[in-house]
Amino acid sequence: QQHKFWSDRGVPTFGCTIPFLGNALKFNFTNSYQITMEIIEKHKNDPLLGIYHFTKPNLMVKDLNLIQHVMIKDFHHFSDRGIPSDEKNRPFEVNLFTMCGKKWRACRGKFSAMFTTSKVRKMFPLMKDLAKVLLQVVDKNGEAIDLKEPFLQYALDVVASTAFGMDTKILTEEKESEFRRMIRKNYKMTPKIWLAWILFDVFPTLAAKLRVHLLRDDVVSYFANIVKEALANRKNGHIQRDDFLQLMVRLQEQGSLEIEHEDDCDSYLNVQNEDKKTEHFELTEDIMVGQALLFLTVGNDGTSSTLTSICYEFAMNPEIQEKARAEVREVLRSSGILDYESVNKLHYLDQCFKETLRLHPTVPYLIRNCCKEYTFPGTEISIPAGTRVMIPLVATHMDPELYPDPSKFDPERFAPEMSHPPCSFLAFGDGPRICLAIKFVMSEMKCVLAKLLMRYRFTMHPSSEVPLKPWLPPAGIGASFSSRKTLLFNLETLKDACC
Ligand code: HEM
Repeated sequence: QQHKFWSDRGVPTFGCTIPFLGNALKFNFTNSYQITMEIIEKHKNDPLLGIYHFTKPNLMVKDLNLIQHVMIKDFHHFSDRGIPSDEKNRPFEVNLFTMCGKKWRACRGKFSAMFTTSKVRKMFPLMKDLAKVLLQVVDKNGEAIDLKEPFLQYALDVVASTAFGMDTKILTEEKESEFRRMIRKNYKMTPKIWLAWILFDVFPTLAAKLRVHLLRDDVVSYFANIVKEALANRKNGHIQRDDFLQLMVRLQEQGSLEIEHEDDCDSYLNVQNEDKKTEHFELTEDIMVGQALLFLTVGNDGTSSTLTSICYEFAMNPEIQEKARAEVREVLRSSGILDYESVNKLHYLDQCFKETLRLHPTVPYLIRNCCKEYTFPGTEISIPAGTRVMIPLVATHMDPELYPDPSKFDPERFAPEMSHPPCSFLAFGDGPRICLAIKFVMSEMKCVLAKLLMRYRFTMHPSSEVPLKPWLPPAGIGASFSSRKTLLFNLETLKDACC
């Protein structure tokens, strides 16, 4: 009875479902990239596939046309991710990633002001200064180096300085700083946190009763103190900067955020909105801390993983590395300086990043929550509100019909004359919930890579086990569950090195 949900709807299911556990054993004990690819291989011709996480039914949407409906055309049915966030009891876990419905819409509208072209242009000099520091750190006089950690330190220093005006100096600290230690702790999956996720997912009422937390208390209180102190300094006018923290102070001074329209998700989310068209939503200090925690602790792993992946691809494809270097040289020759404008002229480097993110995306699938009963177009398959939908982007990226010879690293796939259907490239997601920081993160990554390309030639150290499986990222959270050994690079200083 527990596992009849999908057969009742005529949807095939994955593998054998164990009573009570469903497919949970496979999903919790296998690398998530590997399991997603295994599912796709086994169910090549099924546009929709049912999965049971314990007794909870999840749906994997594989067909590109249906993916476009979920992500874009019928977004109002799938506007949140269904990640548990309890504003009253666990406010630090509330952030743009976990927020739902109209509160998310109100915050997304305001927070995106942080990542406009003019804001990122202003941040660029800070990114460039830190890229210079990174170059000093990785200069090992020919010794092999694991680039993942310095890239993560760079990403953390960049976000801390550009968004919060903090000089964290993680790159240059001799000893691991408390800040870095707390970030490390935050990424570590412990049995307690793992159990908490399962409880929230499968038994949300019980989890709420038990007041289970998804983040570690020591990590939360460490970052909450830092952010609260920084906020206090801004509020009393001691420090003024045009950054994310200042934006939050301004928003708080306004008293509340206005939510102007009724949202389709409100009924599902039980938001009382019968008689008012305009509501006010107070941006409390705790919610600001939660948001700050997201920026400080989440996206940076993706940045470090992507930078490591592109260095790996350049090392494995020396002629592509040379072409990217020639472009940087040419742009620098004509612009005379590495600034926001010149970095935006590095179109081939952009193509290389896209191709890297296609082959080594930082997550194997995207998540949406069905907020309102939905019937998939062209089928008779309906799902009720509360059903989790998974979009296996790793499979879309490896689909030979979209990307012929998909395992090959070929940046020409993203040349300007090539067109791609909507939702065929999902490394940053798509639709209204697409990554908020694309402009920021691309500038940051292109800045540091342009500098590295002007000084070094990348090759793999013989101890690195290569080639890698195409769809598995060489670094970051996605790779951390695999048995992969550290990737070591050789950085050979160029004769005409500059930057
Ligand atoms: C290479 C680095 C990064 C990659 C590949 C990446 C990718 C993603 C992806 C796949 C999503 C989910 C999109 C969806 O569900 O459709 C996302 C969401 C998000 N990302 Fe990024 N990200 C990166 C870096 C960052 C950084 C550095 C920040 C912040 C400083 C950031 C902020 C966000 C936010 C706030 C969301 C949630 C947006 C919303 O729900 O409205 N990301 N990102």
